[in-house]
Amino acid sequence: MVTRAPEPREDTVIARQDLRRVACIGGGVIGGGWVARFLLAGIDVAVHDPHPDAERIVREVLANGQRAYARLTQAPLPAPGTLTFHATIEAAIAGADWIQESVPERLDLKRGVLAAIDAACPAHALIGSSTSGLLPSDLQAGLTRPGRFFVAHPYNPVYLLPLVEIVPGSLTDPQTVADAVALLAPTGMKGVPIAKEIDAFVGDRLLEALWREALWLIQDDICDVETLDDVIRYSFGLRWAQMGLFQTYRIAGGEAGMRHFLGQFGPALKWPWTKLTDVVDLDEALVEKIAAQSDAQNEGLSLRRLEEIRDENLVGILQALKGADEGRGWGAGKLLAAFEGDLWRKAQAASPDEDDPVPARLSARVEPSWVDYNGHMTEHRYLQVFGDTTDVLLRRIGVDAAYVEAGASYYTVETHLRHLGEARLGEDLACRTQILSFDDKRLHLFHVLTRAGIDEPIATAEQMLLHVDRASGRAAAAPEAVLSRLAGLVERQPSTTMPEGAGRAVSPAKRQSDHSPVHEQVSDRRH
Ligand SMILES: NC(=O)C1=CN([C@@H]2O[C@H](COP(=O)(O)OP(=O)(O)OC[C@H]3O[C@@H](n4cnc5c(N)ncnc54)[C@H](O)[C@@H]3O)[C@@H](O)[C@H]2O)C=CC1
Ligand SMILES: C[N+](C)(C)CC(=O)CC(=O)[O-]
Repeated sequence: MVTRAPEPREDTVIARQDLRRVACIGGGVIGGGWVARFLLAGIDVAVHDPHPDAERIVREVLANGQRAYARLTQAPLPAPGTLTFHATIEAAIAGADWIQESVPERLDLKRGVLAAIDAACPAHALIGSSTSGLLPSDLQAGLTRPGRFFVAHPYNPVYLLPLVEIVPGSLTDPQTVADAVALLAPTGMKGVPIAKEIDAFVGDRLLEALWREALWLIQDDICDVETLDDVIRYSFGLRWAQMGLFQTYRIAGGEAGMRHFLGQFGPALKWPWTKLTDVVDLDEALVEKIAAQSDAQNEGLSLRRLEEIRDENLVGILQALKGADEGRGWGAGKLLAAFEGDLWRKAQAASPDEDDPVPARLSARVEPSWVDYNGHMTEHRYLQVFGDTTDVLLRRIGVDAAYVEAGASYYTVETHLRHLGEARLGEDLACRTQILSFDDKRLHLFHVLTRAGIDEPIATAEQMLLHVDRASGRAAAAPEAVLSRLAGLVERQPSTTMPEGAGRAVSPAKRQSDHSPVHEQVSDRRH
């Protein structure tokens, strides 16, 4: 006799592999950040927030998120989801797979909002709360489907910081926690389940301890807010982005490691260094003192400018971490690499550029870290853009991550790069590729870099690549599938003639008068 597994009840069906529609209830600092995170992952988002300026605020946070993503990654982001605003909770949550509550931190208000969500939400939907400290068991009490409720506590800015503490209450179904972690992954987020519920969870417990102590240091005139921030950002703040507390202290224990560290510094915890259990009296005088010092610290910096600087710094840190550990990525950078890998795989599966007759195209923007002391894009970034464009072509002919993993790849063996103009900070660039020739081992390319929408070249690169067996490091014939894709691209590419500048060598310098203006020397070298 064949026994069939029981059909899952409707309210225990795992939501979906990927989220399609999310409802954000509350669109302030955190709700707006969630909106950006979900929309930029291609998910439709419906918002309900009674604030008269809610739509403007959400769209401003979204614009910040778009600006940050344009700098964060070259991977093909999906088309953003559709953003809609709704007058009622019921309208916003209709058809939602995930409902994220981000209303102000008041138990009574949150419970009222969650009751309204619970009464009308689709049976399969997960319900997350952004609360930074309220207990999930207190929030889920009284819900008709408490098993699908949990705390999903993010960090500001939600569109860039990947962590979400997933905290179940006593009535949360364990499957809900697993679903939440899985559903967040394609948005580039890391859902971290917290084993036991506790007020303020893990992150805010740590932050509050630090903040409490910081307020005492200001109150007691030990330092001002600028000094305190300097102490963090010039020292352990830099460490924390990449190794946290315990890994950092393990290293600080020297060769004897954590045991030695605990033995040496553990007893110091009994010295009265901190005032952690005392709460400073945030009276008018202290509030005024902190606010005045903070105003002085940030003179001339608007909130939006501070957000931009914060986002650019975070993007830089994430990108640095992506290249760490010999390119395998580290911490949040490893997660970014996985997110990008996923985006590339999805883009390949969808093959949106299949009809483009140009063999490869890439868009890029000149980032602050790309600009040198001459105020324009520095040399190696040109090679990066051309290399990334080559990668677009390689993926198009099937030389993708799986192909490389299987043991073969194309290696660049020669590049001739010509600088014909200057690319400046913030400019949008476009690179396109012509295949000059290929055979079973060689691939000869010509890239042209322009400003987006303008035809005049800023630079060109001619490259020769060899198909290589990675184990032996030697040239090897590419398989027929790759060669026939190349042939198809060559047949359809718009340009069939040798482009201007192809086949050029670097001309030897002619002796110049010491007084020749530089631009004359440069233009002379071009011809
Ligand atoms: N601001 C932060 O750094 C973080 C905040 N959180 C948590 O996120 C939640 C929201 O905080 P913020 O975004 O900072 O507050 P916020 O004040 O910026 O935004 C709250 C939004 O909720 C809206 N709202 C009020 N009543 C509503 C209702 N009945 N239905 C729908 N929307 C309603 C308000 O109009 C406002 O736009 C809180 O639980 C907070 O603890 C979590 C992580 C970080
Ligand atoms: C201040 N806060 C408690 C609301 C902060 C958080 O919850 C997390 C964060 O982004 O720091």
